Amino acid sequence: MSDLQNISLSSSQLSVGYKNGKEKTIIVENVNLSLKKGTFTTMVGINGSGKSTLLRTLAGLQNPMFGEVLLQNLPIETLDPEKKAKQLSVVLTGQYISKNLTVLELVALGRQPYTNWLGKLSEKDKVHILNAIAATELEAFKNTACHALSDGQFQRALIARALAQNTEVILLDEPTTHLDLHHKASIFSLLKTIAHEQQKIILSTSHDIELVLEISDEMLVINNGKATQDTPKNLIESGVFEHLFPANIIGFNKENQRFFIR
Ligand SMILES: Nc1ncnc2c1ncn2[C@@H]1O[C@H](COP(=O)(O)OP(=O)(O)OP(=O)(O)O)[C@@H](O)[C@H]1O
Repeated sequence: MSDLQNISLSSSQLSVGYKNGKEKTIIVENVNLSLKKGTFTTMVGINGSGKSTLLRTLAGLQNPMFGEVLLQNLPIETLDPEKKAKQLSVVLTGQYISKNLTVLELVALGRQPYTNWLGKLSEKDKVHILNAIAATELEAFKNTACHALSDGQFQRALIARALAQNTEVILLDEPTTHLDLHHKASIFSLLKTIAHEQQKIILSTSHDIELVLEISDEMLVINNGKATQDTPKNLIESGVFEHLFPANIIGFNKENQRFFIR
């Protein structure tokens, strides 16, 4: 398979931002990225650098200020919602979800794009739901209400819902907020395993740069309105992390891949 066929989500001269009346504000400009199958990519950048805005634009949830997002080589806004929901799923923090649902019920929502208008689950839907619950190691919590889950278990349930949706692309906005180091690492390892084993394209934003440097196949670094995509190794060598934070306050040690306070 050629590299081009292997790319399912890409952007061309993409600028993202927001509109206030007629006034456009661009936060990240000229993003030319390509996310490949079987690859776990993370997006990092300082607070307010535009990670969520870029992720939402890549998901087709908000319009580009300029340029375009292509899903399977088609402009994302031209896909009908039902078709798009079978190709791309999004896990957003702060999205309203009734926590009275059980894990099973929440994960079953991932099958909505496939069920008939009565919402009746087929045997195939049930297989996808149970597989997603198994992949996220939530079998023991299948019948537990979401309000009784820990933050880490609930994040896993949201990931399971996206897995049940059975899309090639999964985009996640800060899926490890409020989790401790062990649970952060376990969520990122899980996402990487899923990307590799199920040949999915997974992109997740994160504030844990040191951790995702160790785990990601590729990274997207947002800095001063520009996005750079490469492997962690190449990005470290390029010196991009030395300039991410004010250099007089925070430095980056290339040897041990750690930030330090001056
Ligand atoms: N609709 C909007 N109206 C006004 N400002 C906006 C809007 N959307 C985004 N912004 C601003 O754009 C900038 C980027 O926001 P965004 O949430 O994308 O950054 P982020 O990198 O995800 O931040 P964080 O790491 O803090 O979550 C911020 O300064 C934010 O206040």
